[in-house]
Amino acid sequence: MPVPNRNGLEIVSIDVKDVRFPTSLGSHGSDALHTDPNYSCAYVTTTTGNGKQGFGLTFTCGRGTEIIVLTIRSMKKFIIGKNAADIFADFAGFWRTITNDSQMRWIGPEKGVAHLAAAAILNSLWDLWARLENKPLWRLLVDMEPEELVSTIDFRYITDVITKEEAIKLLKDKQAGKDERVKYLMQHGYPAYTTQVGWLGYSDELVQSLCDKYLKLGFKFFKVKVGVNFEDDYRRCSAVRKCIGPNNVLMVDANQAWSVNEAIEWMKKLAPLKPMWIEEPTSPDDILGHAAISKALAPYNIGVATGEMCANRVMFKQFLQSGGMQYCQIDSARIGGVNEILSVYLMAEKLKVKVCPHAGGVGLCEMVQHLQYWDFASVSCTMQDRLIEYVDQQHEHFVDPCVVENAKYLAPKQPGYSTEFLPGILDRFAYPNGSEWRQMIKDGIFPPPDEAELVNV
Ligand SMILES: C[C@H](O)[C@@H](O)[C@@H](O)[C@H](O)C(=O)O
Ligand SMILES: [Mg+2]
Repeated sequence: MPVPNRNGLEIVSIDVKDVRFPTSLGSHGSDALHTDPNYSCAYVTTTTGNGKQGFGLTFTCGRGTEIIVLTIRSMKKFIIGKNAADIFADFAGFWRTITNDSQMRWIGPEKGVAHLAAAAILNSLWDLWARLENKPLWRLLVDMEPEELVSTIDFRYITDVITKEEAIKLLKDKQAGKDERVKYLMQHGYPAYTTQVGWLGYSDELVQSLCDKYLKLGFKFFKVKVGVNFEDDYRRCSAVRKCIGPNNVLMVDANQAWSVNEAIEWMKKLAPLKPMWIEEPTSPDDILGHAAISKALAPYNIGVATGEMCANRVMFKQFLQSGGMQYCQIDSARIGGVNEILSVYLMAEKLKVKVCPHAGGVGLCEMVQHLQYWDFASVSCTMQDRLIEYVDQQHEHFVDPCVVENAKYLAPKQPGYSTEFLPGILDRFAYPNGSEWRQMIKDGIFPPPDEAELVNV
């Protein structure tokens, strides 16, 4: 087990900040239901006695981040004083402690704000572990023995689809050729698609110019937001189809806008534009609704993609079992952090559903690349019909930003999970007291925070 020496690894502090970026000013990230997102995060710094640090975050759209921050503060008591080496030696046990405290689980369990808070903490611990091993997270995962990797996962509620023993066997069966796949990743990277061309609040002119831009950058897959007005959708998607031509791929994303029947009717009418998938057509909780939509749209060659707001591994299990998703979109800042996401990859592989991670949001591109690299090296071992989402936002604020060239994510090389902000970012963007926010509030661009939002102060 790559468990570091315990000396100095007692966790002495967990710091958490509400960090927000004013993306709503340019309608970046806007969709049918999230019309004015300010890309934000609850940002956790975990520090050990000998001064080692891990950074983790969970993504939000602005308002409400303060609630996650408070929940993380309430969870500190489960971590402070524990030794990081002990946590890694029984990570699944620790995962259960933090996600299933006998009293706190009432405000989850394993869903919503409580799970977002747990994810930020768990992600910071994985970042710490990878740094202690001096490896990027994907290499830590790839280099673990199957037994070690599987020991980080809580299998409660999923053994009807995959047991610990089956997971170990699955990983063992995929060991052959791993070194070549790692080499391939290092040389070629991993294919990406872009969502940057089609945020719902963008003008037709901007959509057009961004299509041209991303085509020139080598992208072949383009995702466009839909779901408010059919005529607008048809016009925008036709323009994108015209720009990218018949051989590139269009995907559409409704961000939960429709009821089940409405989704089917709307998509039948968009079918002539040949979208490869409809993402989040309806409520993220409606597993059978997604299965019905999948069935109805299969004759049109339109798959259903979902997962960015899926609550936990249990719901993923049912989506995968029921035929409710043809593209499984794990989200690195949701469900219970890396530990639980690993279990979703393993179930998806067992049930032969493709994983195409969600990455629209602060730090998500930085994180998911590690997970998908692991998938290629150790789990599905293929890139066939698999892509990582790419959104060109906030990368400049990270110490180790993702690098996408010629529509490929290049291999992350620095130790950790690529989640550390550059020095100065908190001083500028912590909400509401960072210098940028103070200025924007003073200038009347944003209203002052209310009492509940003062958690950073
Ligand atoms: C509010 C966000 O930008 C979402 O629109 C975004 O995550 C989106 O669903 C996506 O798939 O990238
Ligand atoms: Mg989406």
